[in-house]
Amino acid sequence: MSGPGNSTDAAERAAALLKEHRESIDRLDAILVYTLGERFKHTQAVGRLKAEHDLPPADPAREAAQIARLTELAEAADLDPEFAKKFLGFIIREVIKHHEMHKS
Ligand SMILES: O=C(O)C(=O)C[C@]1(C(=O)O)C=C[C@@H](O)C=C1
Repeated sequence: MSGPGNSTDAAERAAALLKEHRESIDRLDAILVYTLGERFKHTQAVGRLKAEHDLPPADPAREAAQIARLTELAEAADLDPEFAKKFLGFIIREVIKHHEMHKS
């Protein structure tokens, strides 16, 4: 059937679905922020250790292993592996900046 009544129903259903998706997105964004906060606590501790023991801020071999692992995880999670790689690279660049600040 068609008519104005029906299209209003469809619009209401779409609005309800949109609201549900946005609630899930907000919940997942909160998980991302808390997870990143937790990750940065560990990397800050690593930065202090590296500074105390005069270790270089970046560890390319460790990064290569992380990228390989994340690529597999991304494939299993249906996430674009290239995006996962860029995202990890973005975070690691920020971590290295923090490590460099610990050094001085
Ligand atoms: O594991 C380390 O050595 C870190 O300093 C942490 C970290 C990361 O954020 O995961 C950051 C910089 C390194 O190049 C590799 C990994």
